[in-house]
Amino acid sequence: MNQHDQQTPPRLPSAISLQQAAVVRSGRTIWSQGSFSIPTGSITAIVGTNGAGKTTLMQAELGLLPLSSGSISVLGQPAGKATQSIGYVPQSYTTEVDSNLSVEQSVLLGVNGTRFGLHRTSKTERAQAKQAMDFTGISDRAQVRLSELSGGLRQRVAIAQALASQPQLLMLDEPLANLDLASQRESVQVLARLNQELGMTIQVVAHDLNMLLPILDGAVYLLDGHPHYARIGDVLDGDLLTHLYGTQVEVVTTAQGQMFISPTHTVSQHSGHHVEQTDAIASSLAASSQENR
Ligand SMILES: Nc1ncnc2c1ncn2[C@@H]1O[C@H](COP(=O)(O)OP(=O)(O)OP(=O)(O)O)[C@@H](O)[C@H]1O
Repeated sequence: MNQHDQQTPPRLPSAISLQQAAVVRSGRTIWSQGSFSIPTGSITAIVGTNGAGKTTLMQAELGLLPLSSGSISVLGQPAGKATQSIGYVPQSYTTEVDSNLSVEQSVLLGVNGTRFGLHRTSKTERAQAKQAMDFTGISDRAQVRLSELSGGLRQRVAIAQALASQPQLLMLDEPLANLDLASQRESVQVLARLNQELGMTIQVVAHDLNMLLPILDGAVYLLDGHPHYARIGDVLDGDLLTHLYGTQVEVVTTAQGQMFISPTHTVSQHSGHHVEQTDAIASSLAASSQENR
């Protein structure tokens, strides 16, 4: 993809900014007092327990949910106004998508929003879809139906669809859920390249931070009913994570300097297969991240 050929607006210091934001759903405050800024060009995780309001936060940023108080600005505009510049991969994409569509048709939805318009799509639109498929490594499957793809490849189609409109900001809701280790790594590497090569700002909801750690700049954590933003080094704190997840969590520094979060009841720092396994994953990811960065 070549975003630099386009007339891009000047970069804002903050891609997303909340001021005293709160959301009420069905009469219940989901979270409140959200005041933070996410830097342009960063990769940020949104973390918190089930039901803490991670998806709600993304929906509010997208302007799909009204705030009960405060404000959110995204790419310098009020939430919901910059949708043309945002790519969104919802949590349910892989289960809800029409599996009769071909990969190319699905990706074209991200360009022109219609599954029936294949013959009416312009050369430029098809070129955009092709670039998105090239970037996510699925061009060779352009004519394959989604029903014939593995979950990992479908996830890459979902990312390609979100990329097809050449967004400045990419939001993904649990993109690694239900993927095997190799597919998770591939998805993480795609995100790293989007950030490094295209300067894309990325926000990603994740339950398990481990896979994403090598590429994260920061995290929004939903703690005690309030969203907070911090740089990733400050989030990787055993006490904070233990409070956040409501279960004992520790941060492990591997030989490569890569940090890892592990429930202490399953992991011992001194012995145990589990530590060796996670170390191996962390170091190989760190290596691939270094190659990419
Ligand atoms: N359409 C809705 N109407 C009313 N309440 C809702 C709706 N969708 C979600 N909620 C509630 O809002 C709260 C936050 O939900 P949300 O899906 O944002 O949490 P989450 O952190 O993304 O959870 P998970 O990790 O389980 O995906 C939950 O208590 C949920 O029950």
